[in-house]
Amino acid sequence: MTIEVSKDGNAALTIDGKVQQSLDFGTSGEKDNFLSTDPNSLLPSQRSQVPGEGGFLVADVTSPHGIGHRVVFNRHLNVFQFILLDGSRKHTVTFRIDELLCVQDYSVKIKSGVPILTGKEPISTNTLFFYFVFRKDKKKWRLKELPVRFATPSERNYWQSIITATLQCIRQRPHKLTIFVNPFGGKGKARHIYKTQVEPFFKMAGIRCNVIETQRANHAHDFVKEMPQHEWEALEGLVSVGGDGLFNEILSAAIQRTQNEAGKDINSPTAPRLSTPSFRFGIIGAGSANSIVSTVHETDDWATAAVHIAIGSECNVDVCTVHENEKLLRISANAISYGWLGDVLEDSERFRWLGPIRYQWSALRTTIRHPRYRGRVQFSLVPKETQDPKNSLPPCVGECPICEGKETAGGYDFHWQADFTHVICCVIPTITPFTPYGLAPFTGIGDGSLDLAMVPQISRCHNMQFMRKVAMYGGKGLYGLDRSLNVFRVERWSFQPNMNINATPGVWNLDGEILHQPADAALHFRLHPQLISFFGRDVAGIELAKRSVIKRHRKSSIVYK
Ligand SMILES: Nc1ncnc2c1ncn2[C@@H]1O[C@H](COP(=O)(O)OP(=O)(O)OP(=O)(O)O)[C@@H](O)[C@H]1O
Repeated sequence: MTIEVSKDGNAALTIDGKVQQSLDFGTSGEKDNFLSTDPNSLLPSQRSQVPGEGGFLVADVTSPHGIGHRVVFNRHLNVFQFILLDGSRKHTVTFRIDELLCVQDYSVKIKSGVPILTGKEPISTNTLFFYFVFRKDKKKWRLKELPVRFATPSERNYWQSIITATLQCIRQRPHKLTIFVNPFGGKGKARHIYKTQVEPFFKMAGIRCNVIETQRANHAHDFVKEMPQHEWEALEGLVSVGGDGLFNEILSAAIQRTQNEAGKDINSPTAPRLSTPSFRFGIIGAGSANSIVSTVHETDDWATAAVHIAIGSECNVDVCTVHENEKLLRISANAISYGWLGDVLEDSERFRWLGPIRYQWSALRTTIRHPRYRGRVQFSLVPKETQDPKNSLPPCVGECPICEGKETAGGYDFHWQADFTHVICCVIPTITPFTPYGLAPFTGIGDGSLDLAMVPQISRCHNMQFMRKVAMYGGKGLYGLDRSLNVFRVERWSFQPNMNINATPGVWNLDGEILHQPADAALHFRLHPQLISFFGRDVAGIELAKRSVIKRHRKSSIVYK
């Protein structure tokens, strides 16, 4: 089937050379609008990211209310244009193919933008149902239906097959996913969340899902590490339905296996660049903190995360490896902190039975205890950091072996020995229920830098104020209020506790999990810029479409739906 557009603006719809329908494009100016191959004819927000194959599909259709429309599938630009033909005025709405989840010959019930599949939906004879995803508000994404009635069933079927084939060829769209569900994560609702808020999107997008319910801690980790080779090589995406802990298991296993197979030494903190896994990662936030998913999507909304996985959104995320000498200890894609925050996490583990309130309880207990940790932080800046630590860092406290020339700097450019209340490193901005505006002042999701904040020992009261301000204004806001904060953008850093002063070496809070600091060794942290690809949209690139001013004069259920 082809659409032939003649010079005088008329087009004919043909199947196998037989003319099915003649289309009148009116004035040639209108024709140019709808059949343009120039991306500049569209607003930036209407331009598809998917390269087109060329050609047009054009059909005159009706809405469910019998109002005439023309639908144009511009395969040069990979956009759909729905044009209201009401005789007096013509209005158009444009959708990109990237926003199209699927087309179906049956309607699906949609409740609050989330599909509800019963499996008993009746097939329609002439109608094609377009399911577009859209940004409902600043943060949440939802699904909407656009029913279009064609003149004949064969025309409808033809459109459906062409569009479905085009969708299947989009490189970003996953066809098969391996999904881990932690039935005990968060409030224990992960299974229900997956069934009701996530699976319907994947089913509609035609994604085949291998769903594994984790039976124990480290189940997902072992599964990924021991997956048969042919399955590993065919992987398109690993999705965790749980909290940050479950995601970290999957991430660690996948990165380690990728390096093993590529012959890279992940244990060395100075090894050359690591290999990027060939598949993407996704999270449905069904844990208690859901920090990573909240940071990537700015919300832990389940449907939003499911939408981005289903349409194959893609963003690259930085990862940090943690080493003790030449041994890899952990992998982090979120936040690493030592001092007060580490102690709060360790203490809170003893009060799990209290539920989420345990964090406030442990924060109170730790504040009363008022720990201080002497140690030495060493770091190297990323090239884009303009602040010189030598100008802002106070002198080292106590006997510093580097200042005294007894030890070398070990490859780091700067060091500071002090009594700390906090040493916090953010790999990504780190949005949590306690830091809704993000913990990090500068770093992005995949900007190739770690934010390293060093807070020397402060009083109990000052610490409470500090935590309150971080919660109220975020790291960025706090830095705006207090420029004396020791925050630097770094690519590598290390921490060595001073055991002459500290009775115990303290613990790390690594992505919400505890990591013990060895008494006699430094931990080294190394950034791997954009090491993984994530099912998440680069939020900076998306503008909310302005609402149509003519919405008040609603004439069409398609164009103004
Ligand atoms: N079936 C299971 N039984 C016990 N533990 C499990 C099971 N499945 C996974 N786990 C472990 O539970 C830990 C925590 O799970 P998860 O991260 O999903 O939830 P959470 O702790 O409530 O959320 P968050 O990490 O966001 O605070 C994971 O590190 C994982 O190893």
